Amino acid sequence: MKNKIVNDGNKIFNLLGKEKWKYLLSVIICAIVVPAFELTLPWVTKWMINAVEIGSKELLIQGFSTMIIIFILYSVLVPITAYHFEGRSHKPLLGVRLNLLKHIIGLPFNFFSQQHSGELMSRLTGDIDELFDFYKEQTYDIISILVKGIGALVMLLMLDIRIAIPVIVLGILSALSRSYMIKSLKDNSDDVRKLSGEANSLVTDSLGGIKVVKAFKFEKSLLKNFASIMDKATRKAYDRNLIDIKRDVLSYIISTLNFFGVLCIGAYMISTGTLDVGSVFAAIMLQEGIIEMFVTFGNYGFGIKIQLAKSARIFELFDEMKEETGEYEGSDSYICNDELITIKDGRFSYNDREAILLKINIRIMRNEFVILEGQSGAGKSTLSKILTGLMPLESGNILWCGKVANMAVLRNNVAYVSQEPYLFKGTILDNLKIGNPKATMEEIYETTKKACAHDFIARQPQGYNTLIGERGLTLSGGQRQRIAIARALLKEASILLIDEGTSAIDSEIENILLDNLISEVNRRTVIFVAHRPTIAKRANRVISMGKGIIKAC
Ligand SMILES: Nc1ncnc2c1ncn2[C@@H]1O[C@H](COP(=O)(O)OP(=O)(O)OP(=O)(O)O)[C@@H](O)[C@H]1O
Repeated sequence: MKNKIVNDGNKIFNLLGKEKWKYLLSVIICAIVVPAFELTLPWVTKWMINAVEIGSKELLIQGFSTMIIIFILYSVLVPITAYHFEGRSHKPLLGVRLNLLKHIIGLPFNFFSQQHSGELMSRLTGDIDELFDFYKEQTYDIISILVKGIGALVMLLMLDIRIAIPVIVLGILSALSRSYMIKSLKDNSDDVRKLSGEANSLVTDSLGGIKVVKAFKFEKSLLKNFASIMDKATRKAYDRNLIDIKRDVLSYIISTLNFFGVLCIGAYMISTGTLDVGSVFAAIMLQEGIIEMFVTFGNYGFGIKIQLAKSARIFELFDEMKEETGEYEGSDSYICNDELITIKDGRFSYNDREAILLKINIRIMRNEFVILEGQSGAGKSTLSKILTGLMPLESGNILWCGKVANMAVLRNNVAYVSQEPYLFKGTILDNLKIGNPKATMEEIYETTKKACAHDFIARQPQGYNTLIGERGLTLSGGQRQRIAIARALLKEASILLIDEGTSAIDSEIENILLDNLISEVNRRTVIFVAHRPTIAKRANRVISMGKGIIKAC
């Protein structure tokens, strides 16, 4: 268990990457400077009180001057170290968030069909913010309070061991009182995190599906669900407060006992002449730091488990295996005759479920217009994603120009238009340039004309520079599909694969678009997933699928 805590603690700091040592150095310096100044105060207090007691003006002036020097140094050094530390602790957070997003984007395509985007958002934002608290506050607190506590303990032992012993005993009791109920705190914070993930998922669902929500008058039911999650979260917060209050009351009793204990022992020792007044004052000031150290130990020493549990959700994502796409060595490493893609005995199933593709054997030739047809659920989109290199085959081989192809090779050579094309928030031009960032405006106009998109784009308020909102929601479904086709055409890949990408386009425009795509066949192969027999009639070849197998080719 101890090893696990050390390993997980290491993992948290390793998330900082190259910034780790710079961050740790700045936190250590800052956490030493502040308590070091605070520790000088009991010592100067003792000095000045004793000076008054023995009536030494000279000692009093020396004590006073030391106090002023400490004050000036404190006022200058503490803000400088704090400023430096603040800056250092913000930078790594950005790095952690960026690395996590980079990792998430690199995960296999299938991972996203099993995860809710709201849940992922909650990890990228809420969980990382909590991690930031750990970097920024808890690490600093632990180090500074330990420095102050150990320093105070050494000073108190040097002052008088008889006062130090009860302080240590009460301190240990205080630490135990803080760590008491740590299990219920951990369970509570696990529950709160789960609820926050659920709430996030519900909000992203409600906003993403706002049309359905409104059309089906689903608002009430959604709000009821949301209120129920929030209600549970509020009750958990209330439970948490109750646990905190109990722990605080226990700590308060112990701190008060400690204060009065030191005062009584000190007063007794002054009365018996075994300790001077200054030392008793210093002991009263020092005991606070010692108790604080034990309390912190109780909070963080044991409470670190809570932090590790919070970070576990981030590590879970980092532990997800990235997809192995392999490398694309460039077109020169392939000698391509007519056969572009070949699948031999391809089999595929989603997450160990029943196989969707059973024993697929197909060949996709150069310069042909192929229709991929089949009943709904036959596996056309699944096969399209495999041909595009979004998912690997479970078994069998996929070849590009006769050579076994990895996913990177397919992604480079196939341009894909999905069933529900996704457009990004930004302008129409931004979205088109995803296909080819270097495309000139002439090339873009030529391509959008082929995709029957130029005319409606030109009619937009700012033409190609019109903002289209989140997911392109300011455009019609058919317009979005045409932009997606133009984006894929701009990629200049050897194969253009359109998975029912014209379903929202009226038949008149669809016919013109098909004519244009058929004339593209001189430059590239077009694979068109379609249900309509009118489209199939125009193809060079029809690949017919049924229940995971190729029925006719
Ligand atoms: N991410 C997924 N996880 C699990 N099963 C899936 C997933 N995506 C699709 N399926 C299943 O795979 C089967 C084939 O789906 P696919 O979308 O490939 O069919 P399709 O032929 O394109 O259908 P349609 O014509 O309706 O679009 C279906 O039974 C579907 O339920």
